[in-house]
Amino acid sequence: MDNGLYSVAQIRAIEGASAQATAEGEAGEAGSLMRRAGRAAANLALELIGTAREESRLRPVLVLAGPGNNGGDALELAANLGEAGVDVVVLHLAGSGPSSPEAAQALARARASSANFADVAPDVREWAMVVDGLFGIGLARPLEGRYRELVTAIDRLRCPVLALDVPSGLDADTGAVVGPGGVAVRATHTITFIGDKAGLHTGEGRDYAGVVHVARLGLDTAAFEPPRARLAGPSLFAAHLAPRRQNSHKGQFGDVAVVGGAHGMVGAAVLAARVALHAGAGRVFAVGVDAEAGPQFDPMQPELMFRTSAAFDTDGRVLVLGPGMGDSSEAMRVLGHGIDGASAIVIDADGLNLVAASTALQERVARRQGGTIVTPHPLEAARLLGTSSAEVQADRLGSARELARRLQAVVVLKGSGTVVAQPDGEVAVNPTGNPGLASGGSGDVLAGVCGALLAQGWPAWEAAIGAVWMHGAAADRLVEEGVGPVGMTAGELPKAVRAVLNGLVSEAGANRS
Ligand SMILES: NC(=O)C1=CN([C@@H]2O[C@H](COP(=O)(O)OP(=O)(O)OC[C@H]3O[C@@H](n4cnc5c(N)ncnc54)[C@H](O)[C@@H]3O)[C@@H](O)[C@H]2O)[C@@H](O)CC1
Ligand SMILES: Nc1ncnc2c1ncn2[C@@H]1O[C@H](COP(=O)(O)OP(=O)(O)O)[C@@H](O)[C@H]1O
Ligand SMILES: [K+]
Repeated sequence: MDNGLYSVAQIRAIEGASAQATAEGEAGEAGSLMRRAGRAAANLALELIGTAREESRLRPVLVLAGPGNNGGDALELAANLGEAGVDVVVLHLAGSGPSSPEAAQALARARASSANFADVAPDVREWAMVVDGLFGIGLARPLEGRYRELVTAIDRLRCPVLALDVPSGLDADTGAVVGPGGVAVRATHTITFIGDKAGLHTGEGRDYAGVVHVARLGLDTAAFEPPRARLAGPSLFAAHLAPRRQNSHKGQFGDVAVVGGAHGMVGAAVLAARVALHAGAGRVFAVGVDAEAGPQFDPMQPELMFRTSAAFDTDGRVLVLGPGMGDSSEAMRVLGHGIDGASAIVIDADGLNLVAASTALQERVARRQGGTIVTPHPLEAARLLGTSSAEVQADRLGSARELARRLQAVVVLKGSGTVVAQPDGEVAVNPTGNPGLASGGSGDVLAGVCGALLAQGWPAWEAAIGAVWMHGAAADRLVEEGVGPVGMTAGELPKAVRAVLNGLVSEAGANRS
């Protein structure tokens, strides 16, 4: 399965090579890429309309065709839908310049079909579907004027919206709406061509793209330079999902010490520690930096061992440094000691803010030998990069890569479509999770899962991807069970994470036997 996320530049290069091969007479699938794109999109549209209620099949489909080749795809789709007997209305917004030969052919085919061309969108309240073929990867500036009005009008409709290649107005590389002050089509489905694109899965992308379908148009992307980004999934960490041997003991599954829990913030460390147990760590310590603060015992999770940092030996233990740690001198001491030590570490929350405030600490992180995962949300990433969270969000992949390069660590840039980046620029974008996670404490839970997987011997890259994927999948599972997204609490995640992890382990075991 190709889980690659291709940049716009890569898609253009693949397109160019394919056009060259066709020109040189190499056999490929019949028809130009645009013909194939239009056909694939029409088939998906028919499928989606077919599954809608019976009466909606009789309603017309509105096709919006823009001035470039994305518009050409839309015109091909219109011709195909017309041939299939669907009532189609086309709104074609031709540009001032000449269109490509393929787009001109598509226009001729659509005009010759039963599709009706209109100058303004007819006042039909109930469309079976709207197809967005205004702009694709050629979008160069924010949508204005007539385009903007159309996008705003589509937003008010209550029917399926199928975007071709990319929802118009969205940047396919970054997942940001092209601005300043831009708008984008909010699609229920996107059919994207040749290869999947990161911008459909991160930042604003998940809200605008809806369900993403990939139509490869008969091209073999394996023949091209592999993409530097992929969609995260269990295949990226399956090698570490080992079923446990009968003859196991707790020493084999590692110690996790969650260091944090300053006065008033003990809950953060307790949440991370609880989930570390549920994600399979052998022994878990909650280590407070404030001798005066916090419990000695967790009545809900009596398996946890409580210690204070001044009297705790961190050697040989995976450290989760930061949940509720504050910025006291003891917090700074234990953080520095952990960074200089040989154990694998996770730096989160207050730990990240302390690192952001000290270039010397950043250099010490970059020099570490043991595995290092840092888990910033966009504001923490902005502090570490010396920029704003808006800048981070404008290019989530670029920001995560830059931070990973500077810190020589695996970076987990959190948020919708979490981005996991390696120092060499390799990236995974996570498709699981939902807004039920947007409440206090869920980041502490993620840090705890990272720690537990590191303690079980997973390398930092796989541990980060696995933790992020399972954390999101746990939240999705809770939503399926009616727990959220509204009102889901971080404390409900540990048992769901355990269920997801055991499901994956037993699947992996079944595949091996
Ligand atoms: N060339 C190919 O081989 C293929 C291209 N395909 C389609 O072609 C698309 C790319 O086509 P194009 O490169 O023509 O790009 P688009 O169709 O996305 O748009 C380009 C046109 O829009 C104008 N434009 C850009 N931003 C604008 C704005 N905000 N307001 C007004 N005008 C604006 C540009 O000046 C240009 O005329 C892909 O997304 C895909 O849908 C597919 O058919 C697959 C194969
Ligand atoms: N809308 C969302 N969709 C998917 N995941 C989300 C969403 N909002 C938050 N999350 C996830 O929830 C966690 C929140 O972490 P963080 O912002 O550090 O919260 P906290 O400070 O409460 O621990 C991260 O893993 C983040 O990716
Ligand atoms: K589009």
